[in-house]
Amino acid sequence: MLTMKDIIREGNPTLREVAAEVEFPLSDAEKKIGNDMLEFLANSQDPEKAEELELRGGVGLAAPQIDVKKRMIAVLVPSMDPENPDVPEFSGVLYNPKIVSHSVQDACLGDGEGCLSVDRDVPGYVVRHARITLSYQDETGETHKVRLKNYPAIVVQHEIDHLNGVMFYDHINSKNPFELKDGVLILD
Ligand SMILES: CC(C)(C)[C@H](NC(=O)Nc1cc(F)cc(F)c1)C(=O)N(CC(=O)NO)CC1CCCC1
Ligand SMILES: [Zn+2]
Repeated sequence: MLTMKDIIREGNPTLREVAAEVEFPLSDAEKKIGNDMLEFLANSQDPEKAEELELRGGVGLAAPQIDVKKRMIAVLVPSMDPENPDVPEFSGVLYNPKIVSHSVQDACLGDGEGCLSVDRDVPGYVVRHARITLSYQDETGETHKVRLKNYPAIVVQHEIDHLNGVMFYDHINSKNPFELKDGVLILD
């Protein structure tokens, strides 16, 4: 079971490398890594387990963050709908994820971003695509194509960045971290 000690932190060169495509059929090890990453997120969002295992509440994790240089990510975006609190907004282990198209409009989180691999606050708007069309393979190798917007779209873009050695603060305007062009959607 993964815990925070398995997550590499900034300074580790792996976070700045480009991860390799995953070949199908997956090895049992690759399937286990994917399941372990999703389990980590679920544990991190369970108050008891998060406290017991000292986990930061995570919504996404990319394999390079556990020092595995493969193009696989796990996402677990909790429901924002109090009517259906137990149905995640977007959840799964995505292999070879790829943004195949995106909106002209950009978006950012009003509170900026953090990262499980970054143990410090880096203030500033992280401008991303507001909506994306995402292609990925599931663990059987079947290709899926989904359109995402709002928070799930931000999470997936943050995780795909990790597969390309990009950190969230690379997107922050160093001269004026809170500068925004017209038309950028601020998500709260
Ligand atoms: C860095 C950290 C603050 C831990 C961030 N967590 C987060 O946003 N918490 C959260 C949000 C919820 F809506 C429900 C919940 F249960 C917990 C996170 O997991 N990530 C993922 C990461 O570091 N991946 O590499 C950072 C986010 C910043 C924008 C998208 C992902
Ligand atoms: Zn991150």
